[in-house]
Amino acid sequence: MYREKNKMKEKKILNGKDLSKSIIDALKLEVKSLKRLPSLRIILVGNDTASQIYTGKKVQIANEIGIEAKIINFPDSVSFIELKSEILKMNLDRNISGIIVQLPLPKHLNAIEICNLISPKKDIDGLCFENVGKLALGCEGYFHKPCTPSGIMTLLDSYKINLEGKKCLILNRSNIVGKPLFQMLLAKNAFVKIAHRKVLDPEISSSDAIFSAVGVPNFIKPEMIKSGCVLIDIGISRDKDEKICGDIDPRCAEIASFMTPVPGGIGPMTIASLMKNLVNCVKYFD
Ligand SMILES: Nc1nc(=O)c2c([nH]1)NC[C@@H]1CN(c3ccc(C(=O)N[C@@H](CCC(=O)O)C(=O)O)cc3)C=[N+]21
Repeated sequence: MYREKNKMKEKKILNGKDLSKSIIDALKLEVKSLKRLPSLRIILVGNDTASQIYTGKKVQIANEIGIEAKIINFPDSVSFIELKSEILKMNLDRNISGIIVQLPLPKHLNAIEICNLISPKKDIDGLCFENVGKLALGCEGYFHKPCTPSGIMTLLDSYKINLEGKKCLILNRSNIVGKPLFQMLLAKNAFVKIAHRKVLDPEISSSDAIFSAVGVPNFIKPEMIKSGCVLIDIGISRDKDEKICGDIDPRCAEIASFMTPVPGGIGPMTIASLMKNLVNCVKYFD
């Protein structure tokens, strides 16, 4: 009986770690048959520890696949003009397939303007006007889409979780997570809502699915949610013992039908999507 119960619990925890591994393994093989090897450049401004860890991870996984990747580091004081000239140079360089600007940027730099300098074909975060517009308009054909929402959709698909007609609540309105996730869920015929700090009643308890990226450890508690709901945890923070934790209290697993863990959920799926976009640069645009 106990084992049965444990097995059921395991099945409802969506394993982003294993799925990302299998995506990365498939990419390793695919890269060998490409006419040229993709290569990645990451623009990193300042010396934020978290950003250094994330970009280091991206380089490590790219290398595992057989993709060359470099971090280009700039001091906090770098100007818009300096970044612009570096990005325009990279756009013209035939040996560079994908470019990302690690976010957040220091306050004096406008992230929207800077990301829009990247050529749409090399913009593997899907943040330039052309790629954002294509997602919003529901364009057909391949174009780059933001990696965190793409990773979420891939994980849902792999567990055959269908959200058509379901009330989906997004707790995040950023350009890199909340807004593109809204578009992708809408394209799947979900009933999508976005809440933020000015919303008095975010309707958590009546939602069929919750996508949370607020960055408050264990923000969503078991007593706040509907039985059988789907919980997607996009938050990463550290609790008072410095342990990595997400927005969703792990005890919610008792009440949810499906839930993503932190770590091992959406984080690794984000990197897998980034690598897929990078390979697609060569596949579709070379
Ligand atoms: N232009 C840009 N593109 C991004 O994609 C981007 C960004 N800026 N800025 C920061 C966020 C954050 N992000 C993560 C990626 C992977 C994990 C990840 O792999 N997490 C692991 C381990 C966490 C850990 O050990 O620290 C996990 O959740 O299992 C987390 C976070 C990408 N971001």
